Amino acid sequence: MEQLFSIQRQLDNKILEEHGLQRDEVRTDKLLALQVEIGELANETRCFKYWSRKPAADEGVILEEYVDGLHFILSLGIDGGWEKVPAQSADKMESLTEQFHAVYQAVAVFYTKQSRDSYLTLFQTYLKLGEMLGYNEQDIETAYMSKNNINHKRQNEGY
Ligand SMILES: O=c1ccn([C@H]2C[C@H](O)[C@@H](COP(=O)(O)O)O2)c(=O)[nH]1
Repeated sequence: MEQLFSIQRQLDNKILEEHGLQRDEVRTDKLLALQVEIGELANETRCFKYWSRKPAADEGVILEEYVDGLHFILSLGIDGGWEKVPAQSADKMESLTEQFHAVYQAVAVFYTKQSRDSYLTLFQTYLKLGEMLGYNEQDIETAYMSKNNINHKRQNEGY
């Protein structure tokens, strides 16, 4: 997981440079971007759609949404200088829906008080969500690398 921070830093720096921005001025946008990605992820799992019989999206689609959120979480860690994250994950809630609420709660706490502690809670709650979705660390790293390459390409193509 730790090497992902340096890979993320390279992508962030490229994006900032492309768009003529400084790391500090995009923090609040980045936090909103994370909230949006978490919503997109929840939407693909359909875990809260008690009114619908339609099944969840394919695993690959869900995993791609998951690693979009991970990009922003890694990036927030770089912003704060918290690039060493203990591997353990947070408590597991009793359902996916509850776990999504726990992640949103962790984002809200982090928004109000951006500290190493609140960052670790956010990171670990998000890792637990990944575990509950059925992904192991290898799945996540592979999917992260693949999306990271796409993000680089998009910047090169003037996204
Ligand atoms: O500073 C940034 C801004 C964006 N992204 C990545 C994270 C997501 O993978 C992707 C989101 O882009 P959309 O596909 O939602 O446009 O961009 C970063 O890694 N760092």
